[in-house]
Amino acid sequence: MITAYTAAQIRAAERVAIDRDGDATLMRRASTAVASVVAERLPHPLPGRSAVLLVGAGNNGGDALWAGAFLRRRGLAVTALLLQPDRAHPAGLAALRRAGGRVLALDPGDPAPAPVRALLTSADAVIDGIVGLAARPPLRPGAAALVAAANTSPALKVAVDLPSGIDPDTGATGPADDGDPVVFAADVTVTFGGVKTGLLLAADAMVSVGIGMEPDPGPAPDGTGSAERFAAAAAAVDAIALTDADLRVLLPDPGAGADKFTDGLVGIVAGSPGYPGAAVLCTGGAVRTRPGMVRYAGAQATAVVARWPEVVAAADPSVAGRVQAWVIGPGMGTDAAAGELLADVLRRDEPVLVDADGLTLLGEHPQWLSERTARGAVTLLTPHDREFTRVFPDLPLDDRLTATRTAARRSGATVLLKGHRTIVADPHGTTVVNRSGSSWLATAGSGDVLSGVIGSLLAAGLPPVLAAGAGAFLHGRAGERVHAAGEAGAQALWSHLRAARV
Ligand SMILES: NC(=O)C1=CN([C@@H]2O[C@H](COP(=O)(O)OP(=O)(O)OC[C@H]3O[C@@H](n4cnc5c(N)ncnc54)[C@H](OP(=O)(O)O)[C@@H]3O)[C@@H](O)[C@H]2O)[C@@H](O)CC1
Ligand SMILES: Nc1ncnc2c1ncn2[C@@H]1O[C@H](COP(=O)(O)OP(=O)(O)O)[C@@H](O)[C@H]1O
Ligand SMILES: [K+]
Repeated sequence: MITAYTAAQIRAAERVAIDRDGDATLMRRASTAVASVVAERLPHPLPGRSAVLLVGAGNNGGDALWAGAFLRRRGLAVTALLLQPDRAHPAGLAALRRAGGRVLALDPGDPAPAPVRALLTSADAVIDGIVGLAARPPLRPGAAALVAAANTSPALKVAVDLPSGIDPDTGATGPADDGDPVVFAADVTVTFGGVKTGLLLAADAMVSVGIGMEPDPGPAPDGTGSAERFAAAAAAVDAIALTDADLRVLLPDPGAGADKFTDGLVGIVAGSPGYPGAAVLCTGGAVRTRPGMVRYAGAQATAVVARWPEVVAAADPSVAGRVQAWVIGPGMGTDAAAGELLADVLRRDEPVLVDADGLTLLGEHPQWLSERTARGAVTLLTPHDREFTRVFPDLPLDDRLTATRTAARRSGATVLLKGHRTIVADPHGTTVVNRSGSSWLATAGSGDVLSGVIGSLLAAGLPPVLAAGAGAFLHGRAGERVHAAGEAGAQALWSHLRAARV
């Protein structure tokens, strides 16, 4: 499990560490780590290579200056570009100068003239120390112009603590109506004192370095497969991201005494004459996620059983037999009959995952959800952006994390917002960010497979936030394998779901 923290949580740990060790010690540890990452990733020998530092007025700039001093001692030519020359970190600046680094004061009105752009283009490494923990997006115009110029450089791009331009708490990059937000395009981010939640969303490669100011990670999951312990560990921090090892803990193989009923059955209500494929795709997601048994209840029973003969099919939920969780919505249509079906399933006590057309209907009938919440029934919503907006029209998506958390808190449902980084939040604020996946998942029907996967895990009794998080992780890993195998299309996911559990 990767645990992540708010800026305030990191700051609290930082205060304790500064009192104990002094801020110069912490900065030395942080900047040594940045220099090491740069040195490891550049082609050797290092003498003759060059690094450019983007330096803001805070301690983030101080880290970059000290890292530059260390790199200079290893033979690199180092140039610091100062956005606010009179406020650059004095000790860091002195250290760089002592080491023989070059310093350029930028013109605030035109921070990236042709010579600066040429320097950036020819550098082997660019180190972003413009802003870190203290900043909120969007970047101010001078910083944005410098970052935009740096982003065009082919150099190795290393962000200090955070890529400048993202919100540490949410990964947001600024209001949507502000035009294209500028963010440092880091190849790798070296972060200190714990991963910030915004990084889970907005940074790809990360190196998290302990510098003696780590927040308390809370109770660790004990590796016994207890989902409750796992959920408690997730609830104790601001957000988590799951790993392959977590999946092994959360989705154990069936025990020797298992039978097809042991771990819960999922019932699937999906598909319609207009969208028969959604039923087959969704059911396939469930069949390939766990052994046991899958029930299908809907208009496409013939098509489903033709592709999945192991599925027990019925014409509708009232005659389907017992299940431990329902999935309803993919391709079911939005007419009156579909609405009645949804209302009927939502009246049941088992956990219900609502997806796709089911969400569109829910947007028109919000009371169906509030009635479930009021009587304590578990609901999981899995919208993409447009579906999210139908159900929660007043929640802007320029900050996806806050939107998802607000939706969950307000509705009493667990909400999974799909995207490049899928976010799951439950009504109590426990948050899982999914970091597996491939843009090859952006294909019609891949969400139908996802709801089948998650429904299967919900029926197995995982808490909704972990069923959704583990399902998104597994689906993402399967998507990566589809891509690596040179395959395409949503049904290609089926054959990779089993092997995606490594
Ligand atoms: N304390 C320690 O011992 C340790 C700290 N560490 C390091 O310190 C970092 C935190 O440093 P920090 O608190 O100095 O703030 P930081 O992130 O550099 O930003 C402040 C500057 O940003 C500016 N600015 C703000 N918003 C902006 C915007 N939108 N667009 C553009 N600029 C904007 C703001 O300008 P101002 O408002 O003052 O005019 C000010 O100049 C942390 O991330 C880690 O790297 C580590 O070394 C470990 C030990
Ligand atoms: N650019 C992307 N990178 C990674 N995953 C993506 C990307 N775009 C979409 N996905 C994933 O693909 C799936 C698409 O689901 P959805 O939009 O519901 O598709 P459909 O309705 O066609 O089934 C989701 O799991 C989503 O997270
Ligand atoms: K930075």
